[in-house]
Amino acid sequence: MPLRRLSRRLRCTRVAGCAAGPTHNAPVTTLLATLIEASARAAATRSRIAKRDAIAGLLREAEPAEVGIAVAWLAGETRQGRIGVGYATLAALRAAHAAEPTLTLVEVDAAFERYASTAGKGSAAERSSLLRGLFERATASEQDFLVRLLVGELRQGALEGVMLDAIAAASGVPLADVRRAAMVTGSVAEAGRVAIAEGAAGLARFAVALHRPIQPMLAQPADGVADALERLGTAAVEWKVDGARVQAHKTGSEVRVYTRNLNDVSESVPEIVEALQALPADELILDGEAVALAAGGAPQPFQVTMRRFGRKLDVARMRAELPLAVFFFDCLHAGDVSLIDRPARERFDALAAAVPPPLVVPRLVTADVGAAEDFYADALARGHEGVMVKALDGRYGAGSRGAGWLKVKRAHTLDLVVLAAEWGNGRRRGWLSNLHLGARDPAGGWVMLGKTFKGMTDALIEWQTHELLARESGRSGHVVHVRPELVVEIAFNDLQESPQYPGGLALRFARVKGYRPDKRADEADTIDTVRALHAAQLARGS
Ligand SMILES: Nc1ncnc2c1ncn2[C@@H]1O[C@H](COP(=O)(O)OP(=O)(O)OP(=O)(O)O)[C@@H](O)[C@H]1O
Repeated sequence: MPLRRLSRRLRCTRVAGCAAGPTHNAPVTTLLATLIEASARAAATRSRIAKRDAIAGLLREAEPAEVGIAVAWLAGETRQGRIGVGYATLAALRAAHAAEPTLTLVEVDAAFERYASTAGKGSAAERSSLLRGLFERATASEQDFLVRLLVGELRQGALEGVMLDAIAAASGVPLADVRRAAMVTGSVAEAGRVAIAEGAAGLARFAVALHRPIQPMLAQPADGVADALERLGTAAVEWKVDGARVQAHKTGSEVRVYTRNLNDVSESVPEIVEALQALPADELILDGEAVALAAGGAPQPFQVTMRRFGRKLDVARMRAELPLAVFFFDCLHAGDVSLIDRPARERFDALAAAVPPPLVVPRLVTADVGAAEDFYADALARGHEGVMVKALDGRYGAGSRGAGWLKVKRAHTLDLVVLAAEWGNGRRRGWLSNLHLGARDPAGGWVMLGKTFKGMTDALIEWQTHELLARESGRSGHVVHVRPELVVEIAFNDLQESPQYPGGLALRFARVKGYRPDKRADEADTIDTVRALHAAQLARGS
């Protein structure tokens, strides 16, 4: 019997059971097996429409209470965040399995919830019996799915676009409304739940709101200033400051500052809070970059700036040692007006009206390549990473890598994910050293691009050994495979064609610039970006 029909049948049985007894008071019965089947159908096709339809079919079938669970799992995440159960523990649970699928989404989610909230003395036994109970009731393919979900192997931010389409299709709500809700709540699962349960009227409550951070807009790479201006015409050219993204919300003297991942770091950055409190504007949402400056005013390296973030103790001492400067470059809300749908030039005007020049990033509006090149050279000479070139008529594409923001940097760098690491030799014996690096495949999974053990200090090697071992998912010979979670910034000279690597491309002279604790793996650079860089390299004849 097809699983979908089985799921309907179970639902009826449960509803009947519901009337008979007090134990089931909600008919929430989509089977885990149904979700696995839909997920497999979505993965098996390259057609975006077929992917959307596979997911939309499941969401239509699901009860409102199940939609948030289904969306989260299809994106490879649990609703409880990282549950922290190791691969070895899970592998040991796979001895016995059920013959028939009976597990429902709600039951499994409830088990995760209990697991995540069981802590403290004696919790280990309780946790392991919870998992054992769950695994004994799962079929072999369900066990396989659960393991991959729990160790993070299914995580695929790339599905987000398809998921939004599927939610729109399943709920009949316009795609733009679903996207807006996902961006404002920072959660596609939450947008899906509300769209399906309450429709467009429910989503209307997700207007941009003060003190509720929204996903920041991100940039695409350009192959130089000339390339960027050719693509955008007259554009704003700004310093690309290599610090930490900050989104500041102000209502009167109440100021909160959020990171790129929407964490509230207000306590760690009092100088930014004070600078905004001093402004006369009553309501503001600003987007910018904070950076620690050295005595002469040159920017400190990214890793140094990061020492100020997430720090709750000793803030006063750190502030004296490593004062932060902030450069705002966008204004998303001013007075009672939301500006995210307004063209960039209007947002720049609102920024200039609300914030004094020292707090605004230096910017040149031009179509002239020579003038833009001079501005770029000056930014580099001052120690900045490069420039951002921005379309003047672009909207603020929250949460997306918009074509209206192009970044131009001197060195080629990519943010890649560590897939595995090899035990070192000689001085590095006993430490994990040579990293296997992968780019994100938008269709799911990772494409290995090379290895490197260069550019790392002893302290970094020690740190990464601990972090990687904590993410171990298996071993082969001297290679430790890890869950693809850590993002590392890699500098390299160029890309070469290589039949040895799965994407046909390999990095030349790759070296580690530093880890990117502020980025999740689903924000790492994609293989498409790497291919575009390679194509640009070929076009330059290098
Ligand atoms: N003037 C600016 N306008 C926009 N973003 C800026 C600016 N200066 C610095 N930035 C930073 O650059 C980032 C945009 O580049 P991108 O979207 O590629 O993120 P990223 O991957 O962190 O960039 P990178 O790794 O190249 O620093 C922003 O998130 C922001 O932190």
